[in-house]
Amino acid sequence: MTILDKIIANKTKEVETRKMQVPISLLEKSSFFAKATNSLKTSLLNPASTGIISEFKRKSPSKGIINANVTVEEVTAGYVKAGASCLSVLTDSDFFGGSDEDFLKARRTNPGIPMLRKDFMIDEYQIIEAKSLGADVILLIAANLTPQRIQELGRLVKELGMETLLEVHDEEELNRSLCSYIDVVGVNNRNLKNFAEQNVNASLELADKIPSGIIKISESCISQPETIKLLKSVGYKGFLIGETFMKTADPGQALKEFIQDL
Ligand SMILES: O=C(O)c1ccccc1NCC(=O)[C@H](O)[C@H](O)COP(=O)(O)O
Repeated sequence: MTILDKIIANKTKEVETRKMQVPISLLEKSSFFAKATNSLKTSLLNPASTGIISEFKRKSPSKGIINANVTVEEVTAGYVKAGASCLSVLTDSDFFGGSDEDFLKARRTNPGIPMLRKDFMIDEYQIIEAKSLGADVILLIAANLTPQRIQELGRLVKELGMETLLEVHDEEELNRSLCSYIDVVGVNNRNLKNFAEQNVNASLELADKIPSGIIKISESCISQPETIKLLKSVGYKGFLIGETFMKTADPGQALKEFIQDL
């Protein structure tokens, strides 16, 4: 069983429990259903955008504890002040130490920036839940979803006014998963089944395989500004970075210094 299999098995149980605890009718009472979302696509297409999608990430299956000494409010406010184009906040608790409360705190602290609810989405319930938390962008991971589920979940994301980031790791996942509901394609450099890579080769290999009209993001294993320059040169507009900033005492300051070298 891979780590991704374990995460998905755990998530399946978690979602069934949540459905019994909080009905959809209650989620739909959230004021966020009446609010406009912040577009990731618009943010990344802005010529002044840094393209950095900064992640709040306390721990991970591959690295263990990354930072247990910071608050989500201070980190995300620091990211925005430093020039992030989007925030990513993990809401999975068991494997990443995140929570819906983290997401809500980040949302209330930073109302005007696109926010990705970073979790393992398998069910319509989670999409509605994300909307109720004020999310703008939903992650759909090709490695754990059939093409049909990607279409079904992507359709709901669109109906609720949010955007879908499709995450792939190789050409096969890309070809089988792309559909009209995808707004942005992210190439995850980290192989979620074995954590083998510590480089951005997956992004470099897939750069010219992703249709030219689709905005491309490179995700994970980015630690140097020079890597961003390389990825930009092959067409990437967005860069999802967690650990590099989160492992420092002041992640916002770390982003500020990183951007100075871009
Ligand atoms: O980060 C992990 O160890 C991990 C393990 C299993 C599934 C997903 C995982 N990470 C999710 C992510 O997408 C990353 O948090 C994100 O791309 C940022 O990566 P990094 O900059 O390398 O922290």
